[in-house]
Amino acid sequence: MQKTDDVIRVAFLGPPGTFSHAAVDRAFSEDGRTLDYHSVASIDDVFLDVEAGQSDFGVVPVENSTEGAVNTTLDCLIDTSLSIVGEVFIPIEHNLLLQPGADMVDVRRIVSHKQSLGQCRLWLRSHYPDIELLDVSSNAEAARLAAEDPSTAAIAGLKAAELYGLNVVVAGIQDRRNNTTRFLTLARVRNTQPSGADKTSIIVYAENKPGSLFRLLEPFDRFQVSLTRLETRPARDDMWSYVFFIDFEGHSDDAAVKQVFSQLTERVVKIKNLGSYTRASS
Ligand SMILES: O=C(O)C(=O)C[C@]1(C(=O)O)C=C[C@@H](O)C=C1
Repeated sequence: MQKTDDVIRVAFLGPPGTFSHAAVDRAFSEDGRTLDYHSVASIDDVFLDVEAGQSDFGVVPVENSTEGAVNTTLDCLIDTSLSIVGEVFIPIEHNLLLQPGADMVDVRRIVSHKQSLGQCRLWLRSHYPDIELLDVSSNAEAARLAAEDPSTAAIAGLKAAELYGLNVVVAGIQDRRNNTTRFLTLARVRNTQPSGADKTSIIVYAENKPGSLFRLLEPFDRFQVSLTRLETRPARDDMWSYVFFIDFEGHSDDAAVKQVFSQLTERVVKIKNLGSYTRASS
């Protein structure tokens, strides 16, 4: 597609038909510019593609209401130079999919993204306790594989069933009815304009000593800034040290948020500001 100002290129975990693909549509539904979809093979590749300037934006899953954090995304956020410029919530409904004419009694394996297998764990254990489960790069990739092999069933969304010509054998097999994934939009340029209903994401590197988590959370209480999420990941360069992913309400230009930042700077080893963006409703 020709590159003009009215066309934006957006990278996402492909192939077409993933929930990430649906998240791109939702994230840019009011943008007005034409989307040039750029499907890539992994979440790491979404980051690389935008960092290299191949795409203007990237959309990645970051947390799921059933399975929790998407660790690959958190690890990429530690290293990236990109900023978070938006978020969207997508309801995730999983289906068991099979080639038309194929029979479930002949199925030898069920394939999907490991997040999706996790979101259907109880259903799989009660319906197919002995079947081979194989995790692949995305659930649209799982649908593509099932379309090539009658002994493979896929777990994926309706869009993937439609795109790869599969039948829905069982619908709605996720363990929790309100299964929802939160996706982030990434860009090379930071959002600077507060919308009035914003969220900010930071990564904090704290010292591994008594009271350090208390000390880093105390300013949020003092300046009445509401946390929406706190997640921990191992710091890769120091065994048994941790980094904290903190999301909170407000924009980094807000007075209360500035006060939190100035307190935190004195209390922690390092803060990485990932960006402020308009809060989405779940
Ligand atoms: O495989 C997909 O459809 C994806 O977009 C990946 C992904 C994820 O990594 O969380 C996205 C949403 C669902 O939670 C399951 C899988």
